[in-house]
Amino acid sequence: MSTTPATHQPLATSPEPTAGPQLAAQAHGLTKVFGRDGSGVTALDHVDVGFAAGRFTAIMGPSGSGKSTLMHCLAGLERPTEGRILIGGTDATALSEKQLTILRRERIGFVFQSFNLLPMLTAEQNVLLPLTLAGRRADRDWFDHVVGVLGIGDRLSHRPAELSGGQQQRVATARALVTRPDVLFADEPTGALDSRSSAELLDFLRTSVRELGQSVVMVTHDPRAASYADRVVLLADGRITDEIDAPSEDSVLDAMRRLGA
Ligand SMILES: Nc1ncnc2c1ncn2[C@@H]1O[C@H](COP(=O)(O)OP(=O)(O)OP(=O)(O)O)[C@@H](O)[C@H]1O
Repeated sequence: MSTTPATHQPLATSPEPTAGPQLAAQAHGLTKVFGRDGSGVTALDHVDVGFAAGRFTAIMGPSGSGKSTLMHCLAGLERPTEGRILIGGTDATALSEKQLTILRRERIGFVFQSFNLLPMLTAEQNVLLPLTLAGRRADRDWFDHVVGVLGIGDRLSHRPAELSGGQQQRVATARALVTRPDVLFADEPTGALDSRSSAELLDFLRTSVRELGQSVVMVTHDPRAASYADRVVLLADGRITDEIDAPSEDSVLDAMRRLGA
């Protein structure tokens, strides 16, 4: 993780008016340069983007366009070089490392391509881990609901090695949702799954938005995965170049072709 100090303005002195729908996450003038002395790679170049609460947004773009960097900055895993990130109404770029850790733990959920489950813990212990670490009790009704919708109720006593890839990813998704985060970030969550497990996970993500009011932001290379989203944001060379509302697989493919991807 980068420890580069962020250039930021405290939210208290510069609130950004946000008209329209409530936003779960926003980037303002977000720039990320890797390396030093101006000779580094500009992964993000003054990106302004908002992700509506209660919506499912996909981020797409050619390899190296900055998708993962955008998601890592939004999720507080990477400090921006310049610009601001807001999670709900909180300016994440104005927080200390300790405050950022608490924000990540309590208000942000992550799902990665590699499931990142702890092998010695059961599925249930993995799901409850963020609450255990925070010293918080589980809301049993919510836990049962998430586990039920994800269809892992009969796998809770198993360890990750005893689960299929699809089941492991559903455990990782339940872990990301158990804290009821303001926003769930998913970086290529179906990258390691077969097509059936992918469809099941994407269905669940869409259900969690429609029925649980969750806000989801997902990076994907796959136009079919992106077609599950309400909106697709396209990146090229570290800039937002296009977006599609109510995407279909074909409209996403066309947009990707226009980008030369
Ligand atoms: N830690 C790093 N150090 C140096 N350069 C980096 C680092 N992380 C990313 N980059 C560079 O930043 C640019 C954007 O990378 P990023 O991983 O965000 O792209 P991406 O769109 O997610 O790519 P992919 O689809 O291939 O995963 C690339 O040129 C990449 O090489």
